[in-house]
Parts: sequence; structure tokens; C-alpha cells
Amino acid sequence: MEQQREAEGDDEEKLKDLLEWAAKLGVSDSPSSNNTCLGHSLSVSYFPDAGGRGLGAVRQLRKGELILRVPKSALITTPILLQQDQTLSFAIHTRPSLLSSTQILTVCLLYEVGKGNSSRWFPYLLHLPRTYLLLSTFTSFHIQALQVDDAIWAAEKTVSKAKMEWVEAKSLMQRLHLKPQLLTFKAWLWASSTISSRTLHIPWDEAGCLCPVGDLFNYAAPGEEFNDSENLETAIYDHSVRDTSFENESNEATLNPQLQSLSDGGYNEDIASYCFYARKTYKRGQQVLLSYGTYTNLELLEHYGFILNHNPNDKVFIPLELNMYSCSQWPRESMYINQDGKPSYALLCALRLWATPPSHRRLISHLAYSGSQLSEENEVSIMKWISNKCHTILNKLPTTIEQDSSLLAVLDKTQNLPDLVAVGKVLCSFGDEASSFLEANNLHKGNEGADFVLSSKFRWSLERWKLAVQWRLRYKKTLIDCICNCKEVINSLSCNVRC
Ligand SMILES: C[S@@+](CC[C@H](N)C(=O)[O-])C[C@H]1O[C@@H](n2cnc3c(N)ncnc32)[C@H](O)[C@@H]1O
Repeated sequence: MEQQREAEGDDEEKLKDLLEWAAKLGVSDSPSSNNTCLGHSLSVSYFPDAGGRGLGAVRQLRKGELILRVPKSALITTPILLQQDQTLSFAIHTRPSLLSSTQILTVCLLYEVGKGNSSRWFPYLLHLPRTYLLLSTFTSFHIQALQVDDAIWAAEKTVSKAKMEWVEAKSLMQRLHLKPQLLTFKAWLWASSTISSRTLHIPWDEAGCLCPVGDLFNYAAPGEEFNDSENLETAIYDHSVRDTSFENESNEATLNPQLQSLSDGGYNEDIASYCFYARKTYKRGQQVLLSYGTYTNLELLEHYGFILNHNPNDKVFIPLELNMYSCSQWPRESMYINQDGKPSYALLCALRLWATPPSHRRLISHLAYSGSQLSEENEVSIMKWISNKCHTILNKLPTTIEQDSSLLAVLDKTQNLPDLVAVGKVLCSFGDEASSFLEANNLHKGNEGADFVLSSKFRWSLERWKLAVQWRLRYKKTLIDCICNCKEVINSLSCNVRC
């Protein structure tokens, strides 16, 4: 407890240092420069249900309003790091390698970290997370816990890609005489996860930039801002709002010049700053969220280390037969089931055509492509096909939704347990998967008492397991919802026939 209080005090101190340092560099949430970084529009708060530490509105924010500006000089980008360090610049420029721009930024970040408190970005580097939960940090136990072949394959690919990129970059890091602990794969995973989960897009480097304070915004999927009626109304209103340039420092809120595209952040060449805009109207105290892009849950896990229970961009791909792909023009990636269980437009069209005798397909293809049902019989047959497919997939998976839900409840419970013995006891009573977890973490029977303290490594391992279970549970729920949807369509069509 005492230790926890000390750690929290430490974090507060680090945050205070970060904000003071950022203010000196001109990072500001206010149109008039008042030598403070936050407080006019935003403040750092903790949001347990949406990303943990994040930025909240300290007053009502209007949609399109400029809420944070981070000058170019505060950003960490490869060109900026090369410009300020001749050794780094020399090493990278004199021996051009085949490293990607992301690998080069990863090396540059580790090199900057190696400078310790003489780094210009020291207060920023200090506040970065120590550990990440991205797919690349998953062990084989966590990967198998995903259960679904496609996800396991994607995770294995991610882990081996990270390892390969580290091996490729090693000689450059050695030439730069990085300290031994910064040359390890663990350090590489930390730096590459920092870059994957925190960089923002810039037009001049594919690797993007690290943006102090701007990287405290948590994520909401694009499109989510219209989920409440107030914001739907303001969206309609705002399309008629006059653009105001950033240089206008009147009391009137500065509006996003790209309002029409509803973008919530981007580099603005005219004022050499990264600018963030409210993408909807926020009430005081609400968390202000940023859209990093459009991602499925597996992609969110890969690039950011979390998933969303309500993700309008999530997709479940079911295996189709080869002639299902070939009887329509739709690309494979457009044929999936949405998170709400509804088949995508392309999947429906393709299946409707596939269920039509080949000799009739040409004649009715225009109807299929316009999204129309072709006949009741055709529709019922494809709904039955989809539903059977979902059943088959679910039956092949080693655990059910109910088992996953109970496991998640148990994993939540472990968070409050005081020591390894207690955690071991709760988990041991929970079957094979729990035993494999304990074994993978060297806590198999007879070894529970070896070390009573819950190491942070063990806690993070539990978190990764929890994420894998959350991911597969969400996947299974989508398949179950799809079966229900299919049943509804079949019932309503049969009712039409009977009536
Ligand atoms: C750019 S950082 C945002 C700030 C971060 N919360 C922090 O404390 O530094 C992105 C990371 O925040 C977390 N995150 C962002 N949005 C989230 C959300 N909606 N749900 C859960 N975690 C989220 C993830 O760990 C992600 O990798």
C-alpha cells in the first residue's frame, strides 16, 4: 500500500514535470499563450473504462474547436533527432541500410533513451509506459488463448516480424554503442510498441512522430461521435459554420479548417504545429477522444494493445468456398460479418449469387449487386448456410461463451488478490487453461509458495491472457448474434410464405 502511494506520488511528480517542460516548448491548449500547457481546455484525468490515463474537457468544448497545439520543435521525429545529433546522423546516413523508416525511428528512440537526463525529451521519455500489451509482446500461451486460427496466425506473424526487425537493426544499434540493456529484444519491443501505439501521422515520414501531451488522447472509433443525438444535431449545424483561421486569437473558439472532413488532428504546416480539434461537442468532465484510424479488434490489439467491446469496425471473417469468391467481383476483405452479427453487403451479394444456378447468374446479377434479395428460397438457403457455418466454427472452438465469461470474471477477481498463493488457488480450480497459464508462468503445482509476491511480470501476463479471452469472447458473441439474425430472417420469410 505504502509502495503504491509512493508510485502514485512519483507519477504525479513526473506529470507535473512533463507539463511544465511542455509549456516551455509552447505546447498549449489555449489560443492565447499563457505559459501553461493544460487547464484552458483540457486536463489529464483517469478514465478506468476507456483507456486509463487520458485527457478530459475542463469546460464545454465545441465541435471543431482547436483544443491543443504541439509545436514541431516538441515532436520526436527521425529528421529532428538526426538534426540534433551528429553521431546518430552519421551512423544512419553513411551506411544506408534496408531498414524501414519505423525501424530507424525505433533505433533513434532507443538511442535518445540512452542519453538519460541529458536528452532534450527526458521529462517526456520518463512518463512513457514501462510495459505494453500489444500482440508482439504475447507469449505462445497468450497466442493460443486467442483460440481462432486466423488470430493465432496473425499473432505469430506479428511476434516473428518484431524479432526479425530487431535482428536486422542490431548492427546499427551496435555501431551506435547502445548500452547492453537497450540492445535486448525486450528493449526493442518496448520502443517499437511505443512507436506503434503513440505515433501520429506526419506527411514527411512514414514512421510518424511522437507528440508529447498530444499522445495522451485515448481512442474512440471514427463515427462514434454521432452516437448521441446532441452531436448529430451539431454535426449538421457545424457544416454551415464559417471557417476561422488559427491565427485569429480572438475569444471566439478557433475552428478546424478541415471541418468538412471531420478530422480531429493533423500537422498544420502554416503554423508548424500538430493541431488537435474536438471532433464532437464535449461537456465539462467528459473524456476527449481521438480517432487513430479504422481498426478491427484484432488490429487494435496488434497496434495498440486493447480491444473495444463496441467497435463498429470490427469484422469476423468466416471461411468461404473458393467458388463463392469467384462468382462475384467483391474482394475477399469485403466479405465478413459485422460486430452486430449482420453479414456485410458484399458477403450477402456474393452468397445470393452463389446460391443461384450458374445459368441464371448473369441475368440477375444487377439485382444482387444492388443489394436486393433474389427470392425467398434463395435468401433462406443462404441464411441457413451462414448460420450452419457459424455453428461449425463455434463448435470447433475449445471453450463456450459461458466458460469464457466465467474465466473473465475469475481473472478480474485475481486483480485484487494479495499474493501468488491466493491467485494460484483461484486459478487452479479453473481447469486446463488455468493450469497451462500457471505452468507457462512457472507456478505449477508444488511451486506456488516459491515466491509470494505478485511480480509485475506475472500481473502483465495475466493482463495479456485477459485480453486474449476478451477478444475471443467478442468474436464468439458476433457469431452467436449472426446465428440469431439469420434465424430472424428465416422466420420472417417463412411467415411471409405462410401468410
Ligand atoms: C496514445 S496512448 C493514449 C494515452 C494512454 N492512455 C497513456 O496513459 O499514455 C494509446 C494507448 O492508450 C490506451 N487506450 C487508448 N484508447 C483506449 C480505449 N478506448 N480503451 C482502452 N485502452 C485505450 C492503449 O493502451 C493505447 O495503446
